[in-house]
Amino acid sequence: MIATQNLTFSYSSEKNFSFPDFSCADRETMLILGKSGKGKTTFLHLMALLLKPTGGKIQINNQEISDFSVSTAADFRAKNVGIIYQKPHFVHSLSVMENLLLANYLAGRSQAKDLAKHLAESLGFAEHLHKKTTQLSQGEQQRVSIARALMNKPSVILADEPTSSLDDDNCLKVVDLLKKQIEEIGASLVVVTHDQRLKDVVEKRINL
Ligand SMILES: Nc1ncnc2c1ncn2[C@@H]1O[C@H](COP(=O)(O)OP(=O)(O)OP(=O)(O)O)[C@@H](O)[C@H]1O
Repeated sequence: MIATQNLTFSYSSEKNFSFPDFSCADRETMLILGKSGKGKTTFLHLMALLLKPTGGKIQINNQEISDFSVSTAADFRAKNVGIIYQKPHFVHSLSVMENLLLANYLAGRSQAKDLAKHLAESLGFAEHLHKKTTQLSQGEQQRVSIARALMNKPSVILADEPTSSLDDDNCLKVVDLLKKQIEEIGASLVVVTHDQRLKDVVEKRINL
C-alpha cells in the first residue's frame, strides 16, 4: 500500500503544490488525472522519494518514508518501488537484458534472468533482449521500461504515462500484464496518464 497525507512541495516560492490525500491499497490500481502542468509527475516523484516534500507524510506498507535520508531512500526505492518514467532512462552501453538485470543488482538481489525472459515474452520484446536499448523503437523502449520496473517484484509500481506511445493492442497487453503482476505480487499500482483508453479499464481515480 501507499498513502500520502497533507503532502506539499515547492520548486520555488512561486511554484507551490498542495496535493490531495491519496491512498492505494495492495492489488489496487489508481489513476492520477489532471491537466498538463498540474503536478502529476511531481506527485509521482514525491511518492518515489525522488523529490523531498516540504511537508506531509508518505507511507509505503505502513512505514513512514518521507523523512528518509537520500541514501536510505535510494535503497528503499530500489527494493520496494518500481518506477516507469515518462521518458525511459537506460544505460546505453548495456543490452536490454543487462538493463533489466541491473535493477536486480541495484536492489542487492540475485539476477532473475528467467523473470526477465518471461516479462520480455509477455511484453513482446523477447527477440530484442540481446540488442542495445538505442536500437529499439520508442514503444519497445517503453515496454522494456515496464519490464524493468517489475524485475524486483516491488510493493508499489509508479507509472508515468506508461501507455502513451503504445498502439491499442500493446496498450491492452501492458495494462493486462500490470494488473496480473500486481495481483500476483500484491503490489499497488499508481498511474499518471492522459491516455483516455485507461479510463475504461481502471475505475479508481483522483483529479489534481
Ligand atoms: N525541476 C523543476 N523546476 C521548476 N519547475 C518545475 C520543475 N519540474 C516541473 N516544474 C513545473 O511544475 C509544474 C508541474 O510539473 P509536472 O511535470 O509535475 O506536471 P504534469 O501535470 O505532470 O504535466 P504533464 O501532463 O505536461 O506531464 C509545471 O508548471 C512545471 O513547469
